[in-house]
Amino acid sequence: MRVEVGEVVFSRDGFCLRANGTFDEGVHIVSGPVGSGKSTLAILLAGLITPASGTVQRQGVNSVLLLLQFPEHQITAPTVEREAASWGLAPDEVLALADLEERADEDPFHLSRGELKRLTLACAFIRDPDLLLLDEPFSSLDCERKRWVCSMIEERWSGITVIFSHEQSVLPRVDAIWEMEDGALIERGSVPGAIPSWRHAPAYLACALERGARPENIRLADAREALCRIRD
Ligand SMILES: Nc1ncnc2c1ncn2[C@@H]1O[C@H](COP(=O)(O)OP(=O)(O)OP(=O)(O)O)[C@@H](O)[C@H]1O
Repeated sequence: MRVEVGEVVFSRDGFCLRANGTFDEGVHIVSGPVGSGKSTLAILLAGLITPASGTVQRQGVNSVLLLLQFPEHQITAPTVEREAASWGLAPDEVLALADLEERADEDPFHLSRGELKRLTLACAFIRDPDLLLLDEPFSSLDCERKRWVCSMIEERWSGITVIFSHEQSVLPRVDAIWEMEDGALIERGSVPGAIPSWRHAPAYLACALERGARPENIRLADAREALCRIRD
């Protein structure tokens, strides 16, 4: 299973995205500053827009799901319960995972954005598609829920997960790092080898690297453990 991006060029209103590379099975993070093109790349990988040139080819991928940055853009039903059902899922299972059992009959737009995010994330994780594209999955969530998202990502046993995010505090274990810089997709490579070249790495990782530590992954716990190892 893989997604091959071949010399893609996509232009819109003065913004130009260029991307090339292969997303293999595993967890990928695409980081980069606000406006660098992460959401545009997510939409391209989902096949919702077509590049001016180049190709996005999915091999062995039978199901694709793009979770949008703003959860309210993904809501189509008049109640929380019916929204879960509209994803083809058992509402009880979704509401339990999202911790929203008491809100089943409410208008989804009466939920806070964080609660709405939990709802769409729960739907996405239960659907468990081959290709899961998560656009800013940590936004609007508190630290406890960000950790929940990390554990759900890490618990996916197969498939391709691509996280598009500028999150700098709570991150999951990943297999590969990519960066968007002014519309250009840059492949940093596999973890842990790619960590030292990660330009937009969280401060805790940069700090660990400066002290000579070599974290095995990108989580805060990995940076701490690497620092402990050099103190031994
Ligand atoms: N629908 C649109 N029409 C015109 N320009 C757009 C549209 N959506 C995004 N852009 C522009 O395309 C560029 C890339 O935007 P994109 O949303 O992909 O960046 P991003 O890295 O995801 O940003 P953020 O971190 O804020 O979500 C930006 O300059 C943005 O202003």
